[in-house]
Amino acid sequence: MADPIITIRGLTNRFGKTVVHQGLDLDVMRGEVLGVVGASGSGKSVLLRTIVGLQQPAEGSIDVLGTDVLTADPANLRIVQNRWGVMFQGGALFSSLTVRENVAAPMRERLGIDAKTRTALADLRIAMVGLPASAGDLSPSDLSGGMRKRAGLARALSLDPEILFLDEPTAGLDPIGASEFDDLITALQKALGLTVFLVTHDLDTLHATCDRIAVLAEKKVLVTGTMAEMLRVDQPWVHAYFHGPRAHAAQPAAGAN
Ligand SMILES: Nc1ncnc2c1ncn2[C@@H]1O[C@H](COP(=O)(O)OP(=O)(O)OP(=O)(O)O)[C@@H](O)[C@H]1O
Repeated sequence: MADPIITIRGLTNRFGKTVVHQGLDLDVMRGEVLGVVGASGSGKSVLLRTIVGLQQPAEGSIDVLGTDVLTADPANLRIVQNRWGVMFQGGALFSSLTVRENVAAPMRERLGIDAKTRTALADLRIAMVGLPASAGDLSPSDLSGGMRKRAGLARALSLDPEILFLDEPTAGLDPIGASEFDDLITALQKALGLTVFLVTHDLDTLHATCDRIAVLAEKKVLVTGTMAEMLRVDQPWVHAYFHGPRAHAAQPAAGAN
């Protein structure tokens, strides 16, 4: 696990006078599930969006899979972009396309894969995330919230990525659905050897899926470590988060890890 797959150095993000990140450093190791936590507004989503190129930072460097994604030429950037998948909150599916078409869309747009192969590969992804085969013909609006999340995950897996970015994957799911989704992420991560960058508020998800946790506070990654290490961090927000009433509710799972 000593091999960084993402290396971020000196990252600064600003919106007008609001400084979200200042001199942020972070390494994500190959094959790990890294949970990114922090108070609301601490910049978790902005960090994810910056890594995948949806947000241009003011300063800093971001190396993903050996490519500096902030300075790479468009051809090289496309190659590295094809090696990751992103699942946004709510799934971010195209409402005018079926689930199968949504999952196949990156294959058409990015790799020019023919229609028959796209269909076969999309159906495979749909099965991998535990959706019934019949879901492929449905519109995203016909799906329950949990199924829509799975469809969003299937699309993130469209190009058989090495890195999976997940933005609050269990938000809005009931506890059983959330726990099933945690299990799915863990199973897929192991089966596919994925590196997972997971933004979450969900303490159960942190316990169930994450090898390491990175805490965003004070405009940077304040601390990284295992759940056991987080429990020993003597910083007010980190202590309150990992020792608060909700943390205690999630605690038995920690004991099992
Ligand atoms: N496009 C934007 N324009 C201006 N400000 C923005 C923009 N995107 C994010 N921000 C600001 O950046 C800060 C960090 O936002 P971000 O969504 O990353 O927080 P977060 O940690 O993911 O929060 P939450 O846990 O509530 O989702 C917030 O103050 C937000 O208002």
